[in-house]
Amino acid sequence: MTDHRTPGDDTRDLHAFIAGLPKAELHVHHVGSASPRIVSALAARHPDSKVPTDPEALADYFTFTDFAHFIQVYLSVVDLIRTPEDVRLLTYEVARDMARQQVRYAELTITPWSSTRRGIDELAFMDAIEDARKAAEAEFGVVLRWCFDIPGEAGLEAAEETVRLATDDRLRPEGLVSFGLGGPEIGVPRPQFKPYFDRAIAAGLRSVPHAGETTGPETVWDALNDLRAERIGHGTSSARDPKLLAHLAEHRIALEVCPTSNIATRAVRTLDEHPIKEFARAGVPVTINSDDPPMFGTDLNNEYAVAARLLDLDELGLAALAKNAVEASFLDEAGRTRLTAEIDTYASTWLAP
Ligand SMILES: O=C(O)c1cccc(C(=O)CC[C@H]2O[C@@H](n3cnc4c(=O)[nH]cnc43)[C@H](O)[C@@H]2O)c1
Ligand SMILES: [Zn+2]
Repeated sequence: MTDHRTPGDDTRDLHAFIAGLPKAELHVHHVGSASPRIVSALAARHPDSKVPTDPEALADYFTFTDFAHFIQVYLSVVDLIRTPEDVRLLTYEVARDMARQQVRYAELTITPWSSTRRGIDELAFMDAIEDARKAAEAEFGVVLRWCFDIPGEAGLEAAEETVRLATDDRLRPEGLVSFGLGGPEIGVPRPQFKPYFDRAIAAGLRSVPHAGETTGPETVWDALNDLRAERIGHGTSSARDPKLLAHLAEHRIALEVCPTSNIATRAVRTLDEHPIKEFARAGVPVTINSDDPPMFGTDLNNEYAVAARLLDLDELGLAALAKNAVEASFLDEAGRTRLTAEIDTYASTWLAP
């Protein structure tokens, strides 16, 4: 193998390394993963939609003034998904895009309530995601698992419906592994969702709420204490609380860090001000994720490149980051061992003289 470490070539080399690195993604939203290609396909099915299909106009449309604006635009894309066939197409095509980035495993956050309240039959919805999951694994080699999240701002009725969809034996899809909480945090206290998380956890689901994305570290404490979070979506404001950082590090509670998302929604001002360095310095397990990649003009490979710059990582550092995601995933033990070994083999082959 050639020496990829030619002086002056470092950045290009790292990008090539990242492009081929086998990866797991733990924080990525279903509808938020609809690329311009997928949006166009859905819009062609529903020409009355107000979502632009031309990539340039779409880039403009996906420029957000704040988090509330982001959610408003997000819901206009949700409105494009109207039939079980739309659900299947979205899921299958998202997996195709993941495979192109060497994503081997992804936990995709789905908000089933948003689809069932728009009239999609609940059983047909579950069949559509499961059918796409099986096809994605067979055809693209991407293993998908689901996290069903409560859209917090929609209140307790949506929470009740989400936990029902996640725990009813006649509906619960085979690929479902976790239970989450998304949407705006301001004015949506986490503790009110405790009974719903208790039920989901009792049914064997893992707890992965968003917290500390747009509110302070107290929200992360609430997610840990009331919702029994095993990982935290974003957790950005944890950096403001040294005791919290120590707790996350001690209990190996991973943060699902999504750097570009935090800039796009204006949760963080600039990438250089992103607290990822503080997380790493405190020993908190950091995982790298893309959240809603096309909406934020990014993809998982770019997020790894951003992390490499912010954390000053070389190839082995990047491989360690990829392994953090595997370790923090809800993949079974055999799958974790296999994917970790694949990452190690890839890195050692790349670095071999
Ligand atoms: O579907 C509806 O009609 C509806 C009505 C009221 C409120 C909501 C929501 O709050 C939906 C939020 C939606 O946003 C997703 N999402 C995507 N990225 C993020 C993120 O970075 N932080 C929080 N939420 C995010 C989330 O999964 C929900 O689907 C919906
Ligand atoms: Zn998210």
